[in-house]
Amino acid sequence: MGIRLGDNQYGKAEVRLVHITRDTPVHGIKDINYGSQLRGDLETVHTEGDNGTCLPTDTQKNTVYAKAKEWGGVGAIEDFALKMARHFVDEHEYVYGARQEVEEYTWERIATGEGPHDHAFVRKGAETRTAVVTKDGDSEWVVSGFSGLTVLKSTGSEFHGYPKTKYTTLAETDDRILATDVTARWRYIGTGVEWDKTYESVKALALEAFAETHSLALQQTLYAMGKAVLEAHPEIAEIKFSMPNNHHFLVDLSPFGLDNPNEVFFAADRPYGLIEAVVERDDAPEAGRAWETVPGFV
Ligand SMILES: O=c1[nH]c(=O)c2[nH]c(=O)[nH]c2[nH]1
Repeated sequence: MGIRLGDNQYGKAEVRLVHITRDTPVHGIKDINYGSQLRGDLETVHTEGDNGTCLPTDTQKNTVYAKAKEWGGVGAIEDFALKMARHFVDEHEYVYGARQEVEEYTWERIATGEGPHDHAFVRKGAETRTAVVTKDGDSEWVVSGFSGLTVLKSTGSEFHGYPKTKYTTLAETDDRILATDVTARWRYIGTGVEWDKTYESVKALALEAFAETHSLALQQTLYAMGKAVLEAHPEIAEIKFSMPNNHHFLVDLSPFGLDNPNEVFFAADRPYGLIEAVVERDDAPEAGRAWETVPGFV
């Protein structure tokens, strides 16, 4: 009985790359999840552990980041994947074929009073709208909210001045990407509310505050978002936010002789900071049973 190696391919899956075009104050964003799979002269890699023809998956990942810089961005994902496939096959005689897969997450500019924002974006696609109604005898409470409102600022965010301990490695920064998926829930005072209109307004106010706040901490941005909502809506007693800090790490391209002035980022998915707070009116009526069984909040 003979045993042989069948079809095979290998590579790096889910290379999360965010490219910011920042030649002018009006930034552009390209956000992709890239998968590189190569086929080639891989028989003895499998049968003998001879890696002489095994372009490491780590190199494939680095190549994706480096090419995004060298090519001045990602462009159409079809073009990017084609050029990557050709690069891998043309440059390495032991690579015969490539399967390159790209998912693109699309963003649009946050609308503000002065028009579309230069460097603040919201992920395309609807957030999930939520409502929890509680009734106890004659008392009624309505808590509305949303989750999955994903936003990003490509500049206008700093983080420094925090205490340092012997375990601190985080570098202070005066220019970073700030990104989060906003979950919010707010408690109404009373029930005579134009629900749809108010929902849209709360969302717009939160988005505009995210865009317009020059952020020194995600906590500060959260507070500004809540304050904007409460100032415009006296019928809302309090608003609670849960906001992950979706870290974007600058990719070190210096080993490849490339600079990276805040253009090419690795979008990490975990671990992430998690920032949660309530912004409330100091004269708000008691919450009663409004928050009972509403999960996951401070
Ligand atoms: O906006 C931030 N708030 C934090 O509390 C924090 N902690 C951290 O490591 N990075 C950040 N960023």
